[in-house]
Amino acid sequence: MTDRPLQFYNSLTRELETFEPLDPSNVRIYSCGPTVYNYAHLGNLRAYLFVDTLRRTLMWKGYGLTHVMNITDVGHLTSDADEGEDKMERAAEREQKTVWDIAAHYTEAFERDLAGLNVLEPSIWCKATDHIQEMIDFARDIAEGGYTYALEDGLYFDTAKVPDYGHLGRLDLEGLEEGKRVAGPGGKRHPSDFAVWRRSPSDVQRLMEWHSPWGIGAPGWHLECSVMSIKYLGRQFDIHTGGVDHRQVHHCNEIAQNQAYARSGETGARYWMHNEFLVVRDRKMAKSAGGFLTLSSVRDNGLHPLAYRLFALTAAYRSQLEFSWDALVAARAQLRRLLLRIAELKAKVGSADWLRAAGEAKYSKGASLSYLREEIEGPLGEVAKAWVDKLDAALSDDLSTPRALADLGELVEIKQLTPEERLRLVATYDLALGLQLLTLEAAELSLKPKAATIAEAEIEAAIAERTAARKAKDFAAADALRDGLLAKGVALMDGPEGTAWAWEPLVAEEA
Ligand SMILES: Nc1ncnc2c1ncn2[C@@H]1O[C@H](COP(=O)(O)OP(=O)(O)OP(=O)(O)O)[C@@H](O)[C@H]1O
Ligand SMILES: [Zn+2]
Repeated sequence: MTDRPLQFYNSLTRELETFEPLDPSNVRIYSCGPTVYNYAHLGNLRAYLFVDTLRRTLMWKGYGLTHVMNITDVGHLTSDADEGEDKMERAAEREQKTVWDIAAHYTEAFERDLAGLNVLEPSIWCKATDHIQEMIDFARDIAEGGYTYALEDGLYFDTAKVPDYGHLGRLDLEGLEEGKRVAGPGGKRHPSDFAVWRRSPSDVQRLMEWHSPWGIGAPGWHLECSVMSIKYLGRQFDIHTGGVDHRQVHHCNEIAQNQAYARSGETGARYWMHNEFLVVRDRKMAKSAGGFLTLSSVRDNGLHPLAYRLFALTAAYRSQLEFSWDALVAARAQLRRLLLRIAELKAKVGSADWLRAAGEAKYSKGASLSYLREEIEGPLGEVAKAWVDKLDAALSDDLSTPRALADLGELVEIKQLTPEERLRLVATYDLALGLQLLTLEAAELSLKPKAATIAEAEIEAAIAERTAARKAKDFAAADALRDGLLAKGVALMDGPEGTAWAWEPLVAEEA
């Protein structure tokens, strides 16, 4: 077993650090989950693909883990600061449904998206609205500790009361320095102070509200993640994840609350890890902006969700990744080539128990994969073992999936390795990459694009016409027929048994 130290970039120190868990048999991870007011877009899903790579890497390296992910169904305002409306209430009004129906619908859709991408389910899912009592208890505790103050519209956190507020985001704060006090809007003592509890206006009944010592109202968004992470993982845990936008506000505020609750400088998690954005023409993909693409739009264009997974893995999680349909089509082609090569290897190797490895990571959730790796990698010779070491080097280098993918593409072609060795290497690589390489068939990548309206009879007729044209050596006509089908989402494959066809992506939408 390889035991190179695992290096992670910690946003707290802005440095690569060697990962040292509090308890190697149970690495404790918290991820900010989705706000379930709309479908997740591909950028949001990139955040969860990053977490999945993190989890798989830890399990591959022999750690056991507990992964907690929340569902935000209250408290997240349209602006990450304390302005605007609650995203959930706004969606309920827009869709003329209850907040609960909105939450249930988009939570289910989110879970389906994760399953489609082969993302492992968290060990614990938790919903903000199931933890209101704990949030009140926590807020009371920090209020008693003197970290908050009350205003007309709720309870606010005084960011001057914790050491080094905003360190994570490297915030340049006016109003926190001695002698430079600047009040924030709405009577806040400092602009960076934030709502722990928001009181409903006395003449307005909100869709979701609860009684509290600070009046009837709703918890602030930041409160839920402090409360649920500490409840399920303890006051000190290992890793906290989120998109890089959370580094500036949400996570700074979570840390401030955690410190207040601990009455010390303890930040909660020891490693704070943030994924960079998926961008469309230099802009963050976001629900409010254009280019809001979902996993359904990927399918509608005839692309398999796992092509998006592979596309996401082609970039390191800390680099921005530019989305385009062309890039996604190229990722599909890369996955297809890999699957075709793997099919050849499988045909040579025949059936074997270790080939059933693919499901194990999935149903044993946070368990270490050490033993499974022994079974898969045990019989490998020295040359093959060097490829396991390469994977270890890539993953240990802050989860370098681009390197792991490049190595995988290379190793399946190496004649010096036996087919069985190559397939065993695919199996161990895929424990970390999660592309379902041992079970997915290349043919499954061909999905019918929504815009493909051509009838199968028409396809068969065009194929017959093309066969006749080829017989007559009219290659120009044959090529025109093939190109015509391709423009309608149909690809032709000529083989010894004649011409077969399959659906091809047909991109109907602009990115
Ligand atoms: N374009 C993006 N690329 C990568 N991660 C993203 C992107 N946009 C949001 N995220 C991350 O997705 C996760 C879920 O976000 P959430 O459900 O709160 O969406 P949101 O903030 O409402 O989305 P948006 O900002 O796009 O409207 C968070 O960790 C967030 O940082
Ligand atoms: Zn959060």
